[in-house]
Amino acid sequence: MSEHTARPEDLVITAAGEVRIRQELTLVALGRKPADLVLRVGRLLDVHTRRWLTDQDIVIHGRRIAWVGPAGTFSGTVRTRVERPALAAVPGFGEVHKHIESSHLTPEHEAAMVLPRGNTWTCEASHELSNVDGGRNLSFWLTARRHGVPMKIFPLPGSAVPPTAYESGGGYFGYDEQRGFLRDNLMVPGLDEVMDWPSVWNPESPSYERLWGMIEATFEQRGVIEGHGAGLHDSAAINAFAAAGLASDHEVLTVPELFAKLAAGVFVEIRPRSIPDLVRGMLDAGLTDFSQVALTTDDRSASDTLKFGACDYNARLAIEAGMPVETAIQCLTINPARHMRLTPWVGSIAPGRFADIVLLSNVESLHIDEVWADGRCVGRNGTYVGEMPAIAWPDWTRRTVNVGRDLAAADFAIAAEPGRDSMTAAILRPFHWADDFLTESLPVRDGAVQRDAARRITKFAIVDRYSGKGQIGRMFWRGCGPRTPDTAVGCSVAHDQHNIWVVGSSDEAMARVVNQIARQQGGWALVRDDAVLATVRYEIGGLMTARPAEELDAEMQAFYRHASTIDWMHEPTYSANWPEGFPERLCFATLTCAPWRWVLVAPSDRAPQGFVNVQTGQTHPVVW
Ligand SMILES: Nc1ncnc2[nH]cnc12
Ligand SMILES: [Mn+2]
Repeated sequence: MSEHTARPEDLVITAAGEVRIRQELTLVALGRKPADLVLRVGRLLDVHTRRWLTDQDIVIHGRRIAWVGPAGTFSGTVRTRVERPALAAVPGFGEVHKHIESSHLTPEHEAAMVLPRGNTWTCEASHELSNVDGGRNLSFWLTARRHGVPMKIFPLPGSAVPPTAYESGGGYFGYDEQRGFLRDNLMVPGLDEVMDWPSVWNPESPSYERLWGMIEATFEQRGVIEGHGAGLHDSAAINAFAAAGLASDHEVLTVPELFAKLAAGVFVEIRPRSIPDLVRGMLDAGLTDFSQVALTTDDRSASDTLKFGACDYNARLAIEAGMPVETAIQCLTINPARHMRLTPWVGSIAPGRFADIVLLSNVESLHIDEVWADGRCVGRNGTYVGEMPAIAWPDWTRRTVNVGRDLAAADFAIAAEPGRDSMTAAILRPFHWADDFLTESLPVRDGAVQRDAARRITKFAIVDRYSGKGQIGRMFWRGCGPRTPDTAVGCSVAHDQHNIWVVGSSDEAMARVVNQIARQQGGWALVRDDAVLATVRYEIGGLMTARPAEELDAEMQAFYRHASTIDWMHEPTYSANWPEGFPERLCFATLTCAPWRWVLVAPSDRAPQGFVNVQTGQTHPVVW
């Protein structure tokens, strides 16, 4: 039996387990018990003092570090010696805010993808799966760890469950749920991003009580309250955001906003799109204390991770923008660990912590030779060499798409008033972050309001995949979707409620897309000429697949090739991240958090046609 299997309690952290493990580590550090292994490194970055220490021994026992110090000065005995004199050791990199669901891989395959890239721990922002199955969310995120996967996942239950009071699905979190999550599990650091800003400030908001109930439960159990401050740039909003107790923001876009939020005591988590500008801005402003700054991913597909990297890519972007490599490493290790109050376990190469170590042959270029996690080498030159348990994901994870019936073209028709030859239609554009209310006059034919490709107007729908009633919110959108006739694309990743979204040039094609996604229990479907052209399977939760990253990537690349044969409509919008071509980003165009206003959701009591302004609660017909 390996020394690791002898200590199963050191997988999911518990207080009692900590006591047993640390009592033993204490004796090992004193040389009173033999250690498993010593890893000798050429130099080691002490992220607490930002100093390089030369020729160091890291004494490892089980999955933890027992002792660190100058090579050859440990008083105890070790069973195994490993020498890496040419390599520099830095702590395992951490993600302070990542939706692993956005890799679309189950946790064991996420771990195999990101561990060789230095990422040994992740704070999982889990409102995604929580909105599919809130009650089983936590057990899902701890399953891979319980099977011995060496990556630490710290799940943060989502505040956005449901994202707004106009939506509903597989999860509903309030005070009681959050209190239970924090009470029952030391791996839960706090509350995932508070995003429904009107429900934070406005006592009249229907979600006000639920949201503040989660905040109260988090305060009660000393958890961290993560924020999401998109669109909150003015002084009043920033002060109100901080006053509410929202402790971080990962949506910062400009340097003035960054300094205002830092000064308000907000921990700033910078995402790749913003790293170049914000890092240069901080350096130009002469910032010297980066302790309230982290680099993080938020969302990145498996394909993009394989192409660019994991959090190592984030660090390289910061280094290219001028950030000293030691500071970039602190922004991936001790800074996020301290913010999340996880420093006893991760964030530094120090006694008591998990033995998570990234070994670099070139520090400036962050060239990763080896990655150690839980006290053993799991990554070598970019390849995962750790354990890959076969996890039989439970049936419930494979049965989360419940439309309740096969849809037909008629389900997507938007009826006109009798006798009308045209109707006024409300129009949405992807990422439409403004108060203006767009309308267009559209022709009527056969009793139904029609699209108009000449004006880039097509039909967009959200299909309820939870209740079994197959409720459909449908309306006209502009500047997205296929111009190619009889074509539609859709996906069961529709942030953050994760119903099915579908956009198409014909009602028949839209119905076929949804029926295909239901048949495969989640993922992408592309239909042209009423035939399924391509699919990608996300069979777990309708968000992820239990396959290796490379296999998913191959399927996604084939999908992209088919999608490239379609004529996609496009017009620039409020998001800088809205490129021409295949509209993959429509998975995020269904968000209902700050800074959205008018949105389309699946019909609910509070939004009968699904068309609602989430800032005011106002609803409106889609045609009139
Ligand atoms: N970037 C984002 N903004 C809001 N909600 C999200 N859910 C996942 N990623 C998100
Ligand atoms: Mn997020």
